[in-house]
Amino acid sequence: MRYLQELPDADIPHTEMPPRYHTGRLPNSKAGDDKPRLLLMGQPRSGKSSISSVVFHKLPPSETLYLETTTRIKKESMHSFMDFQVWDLPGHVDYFDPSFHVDHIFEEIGALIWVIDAQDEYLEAIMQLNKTILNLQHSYPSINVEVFVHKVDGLSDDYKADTFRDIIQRVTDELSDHGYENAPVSFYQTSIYDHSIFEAFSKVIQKLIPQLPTLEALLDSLCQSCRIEKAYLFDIMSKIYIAADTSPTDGGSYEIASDYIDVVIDVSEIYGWDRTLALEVEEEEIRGESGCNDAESLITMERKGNHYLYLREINKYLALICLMGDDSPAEKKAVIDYNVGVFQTALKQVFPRAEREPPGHHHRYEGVEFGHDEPAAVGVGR
Ligand SMILES: Nc1nc2c(ncn2[C@@H]2O[C@H](COP(=O)(O)OP(=O)(O)OP(=O)(O)O)[C@@H](O)[C@H]2O)c(=O)[nH]1
Repeated sequence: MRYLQELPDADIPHTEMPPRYHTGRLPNSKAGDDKPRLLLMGQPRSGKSSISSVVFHKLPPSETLYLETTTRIKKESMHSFMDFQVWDLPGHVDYFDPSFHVDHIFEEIGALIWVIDAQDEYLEAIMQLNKTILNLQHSYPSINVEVFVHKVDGLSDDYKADTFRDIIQRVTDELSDHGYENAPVSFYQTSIYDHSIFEAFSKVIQKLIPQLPTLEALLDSLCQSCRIEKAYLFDIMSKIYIAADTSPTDGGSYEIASDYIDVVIDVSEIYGWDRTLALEVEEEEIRGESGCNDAESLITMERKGNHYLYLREINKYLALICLMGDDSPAEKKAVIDYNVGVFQTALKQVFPRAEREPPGHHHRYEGVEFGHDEPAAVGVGR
């Protein structure tokens, strides 16, 4: 952790460190099944099933018009950089009815996503949301409540901003009237017709990744050493980004990066190869040695508008996308390649796939050093 903490002897830990990487086990998780659970709740027709179909099944948004009303809890398991479950709860059930086993639903969850239809009358939805928060606050205080002010695509900019403000105000006022100040509630404006739903989901998931600060620090260092404007670490299949560097964004960069992921997915559908075969080989190897196998890597440099884009597949699930400004032209690619390699090595130490590890096998994070712009520092000539 040398460059992160500047401890003189942090390179080689004196004692064996317990594993610090994410096991998926959350503070309120009792089963310890390594699968953080996200609940989708809200009024009937607010858009819950549409959100999970678009984000996790790549359903074209216009086809959600034909989705049927959910009548039972729909559970989806996602297998990706970390395994998690998404539960879509029918909107018409009162979950705090005494006949209902609330523990069964709430005891394992990491985040509750409450969907409010911004195109509809929302007072009832806010009342239900607040009732739920107040009911949960005693038994499960560590649940993050994430409010998606949804379907904002149909609203004018002014009306959208007013509605958003009004909903935040009403929720927080009502909670503080009940003596609950500073409730852990966050708000997002979302729509399935643009990138906003993916961006909001990314932020929800990031809160469940304990190593996020380390990932951000690594990305910050990478950006600094290669003069990258913005770097994202993407989960390729879901287009969720699990971390980004901490520099302020101009809003459009997520969109550019995620469009680029679409291109990669399309191209790999045509030219890609079956990863399941590779998986078996990889698991064999993991039994014998450490770490995940290197992924097939794709490196590319392309001019798009004002930016150069750089993409590299980091492992089977994750890709790094960097947006570069004008002062980091394509000739610097060798330095960037080198540093991204360093980043990849560091990531393996911080974020191995925990469930693939043989028991008792601990990774140690031993510190990494990025190369700098001067060719001498990284041993590459011009
Ligand atoms: N304009 C717009 N419509 C949306 C959006 N998201 C969902 N919808 C529409 O909202 C309607 C209801 O969506 P569902 O996903 O079935 O709603 P639900 O919350 O799962 O409903 P229940 O299953 O009854 O609880 C569908 O016709 C969707 O096409 C959005 O972002 N914008």
